[in-house]
Amino acid sequence: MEADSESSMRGPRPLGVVIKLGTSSIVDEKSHEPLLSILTLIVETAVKLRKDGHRVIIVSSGAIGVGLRRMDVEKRPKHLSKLQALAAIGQCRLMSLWDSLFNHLRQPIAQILLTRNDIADRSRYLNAQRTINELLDMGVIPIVNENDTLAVSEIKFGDNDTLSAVTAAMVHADLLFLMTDVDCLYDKNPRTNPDAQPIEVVEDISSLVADVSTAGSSLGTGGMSTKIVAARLATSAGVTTVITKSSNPGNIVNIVKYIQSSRSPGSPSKSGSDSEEGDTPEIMSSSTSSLKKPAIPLHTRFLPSPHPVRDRYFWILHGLRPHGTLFIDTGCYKALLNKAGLLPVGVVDVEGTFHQQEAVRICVVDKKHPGQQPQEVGRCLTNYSSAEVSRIKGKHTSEIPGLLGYMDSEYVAQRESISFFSGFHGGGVSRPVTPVGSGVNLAGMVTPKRRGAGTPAQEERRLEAEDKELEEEGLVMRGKKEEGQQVRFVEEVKIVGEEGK
Ligand SMILES: Nc1ncnc2c1ncn2[C@@H]1O[C@H](COP(=O)(O)OP(=O)(O)O)[C@@H](O)[C@H]1O
Ligand SMILES: N[C@@H](CCC(=O)OP(=O)(O)O)C(=O)O
Repeated sequence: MEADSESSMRGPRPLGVVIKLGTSSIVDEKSHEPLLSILTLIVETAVKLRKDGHRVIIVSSGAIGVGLRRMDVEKRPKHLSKLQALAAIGQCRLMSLWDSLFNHLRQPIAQILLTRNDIADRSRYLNAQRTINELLDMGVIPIVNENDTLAVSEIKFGDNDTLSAVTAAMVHADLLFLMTDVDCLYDKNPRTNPDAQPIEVVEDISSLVADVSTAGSSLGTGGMSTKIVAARLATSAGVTTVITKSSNPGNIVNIVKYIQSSRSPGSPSKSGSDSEEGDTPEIMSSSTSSLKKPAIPLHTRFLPSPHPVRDRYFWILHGLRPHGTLFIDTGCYKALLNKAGLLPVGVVDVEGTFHQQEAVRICVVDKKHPGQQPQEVGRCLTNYSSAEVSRIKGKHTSEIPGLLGYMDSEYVAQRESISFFSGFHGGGVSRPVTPVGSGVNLAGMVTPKRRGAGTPAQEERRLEAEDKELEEEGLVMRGKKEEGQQVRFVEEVKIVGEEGK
């Protein structure tokens, strides 16, 4: 998400900003009438950000809500086909509403409708990325929603919070605003708990404790829990994520300015890096701290991971549904952390049925502690099917031709096709590994179509070349973080109320 170069000459670096509006911000919960004042203010805000040189994407829910009003349906139906029909009716009205409002300010917009399938297929993912970046280059504001009419449950994002996080990660945005009907994340639902305390800065999402178990508005699908999942996903990709109230969109401009000023050289910051903007004199930065004197509007800000996972590595972790599990020993794990590919000799066991180039979980088995549960540390794309891995597991590479009658690759997975959760890496991994708990991945996402042509290695090279091309074309906001980074281990997020689900 490359910001306007002209403006970057003038002042602080412009930012890539994704604004997600939930149904509760777009239509009235009871009457389903569009909340015109909020929409107008959002339009003014987005145009203001554009004029300041920022690149703006809106992720807009509301198709079903607008469809309800259009057809005078009182309650959100439960049947999928009815919801899909209402979404089809509502989406075009929603877009015409956005278009007419933006048109008053001569701001062109574009509609992008996505399903998980589009993300799971690597070339479609890259095409979506290219198109969105092209639109941003043209000064257009893309308006993204889930393609509800086509998306059946297994290819559904299900909530636009997740969709907005994936979109923000895809385009390397700096900021994701999750606009909703509450000021910020509280330690419990403020609708039912008047004593709920605001949580203003979340430095480390793994230490966040908040009760998000209660549902939100009657039209919204996600509630607060999907916003936390979205924040976890986006921050793992280096995107600062903000939860704030949609009825005062002017907050967005103030928060962007605040973050921009704390990122600019010379501004107070903990480490001098551009991703640590929480430790300024005005703000007490801890997982659950409150502002004494708020210098900026009330909001919750989730700080980005210092070791972001982007591009192909993000896609391997969060774009694909795993089809099985490879259990590896600790020696193999150490080798992977030292940049090695996954050799069959390190595989202890295999579970599930998968084909070549499908995504699988990587779980480490500690043979010294047989009682210990294997731990999922990452995901990879395999060069061999589950049946093939079953035959070559624990064996030396030289034995592969004898066991299979052929050898497509000496590796079960190439190093470039392995991406780690909860990261640590041994300093040699070419790109940082992810510090994301396993609960964050987009469960239910479908795998890409298997490519008939080319060996895994050829396919690998083709995809890498595509990524490189994108970067060279300047279609992404920032370069990848490179070698030699330390990645610390991050535990599973504890969200009160999610246990046992
Ligand atoms: N810990 C919490 N902090 C803030 N809001 C919460 C919390 N737990 C539940 N909620 C509910 O989440 C709602 C926002 O979610 P939702 O209605 O799905 O919004 P949207 O339609 O904007 O996505 C709030 O109105 C609030 O009632
Ligand atoms: N895609 C759906 C919205 C789904 C959704 O996530 O809604 P919300 O929880 O209100 O952000 C629609 O346009 O109605």
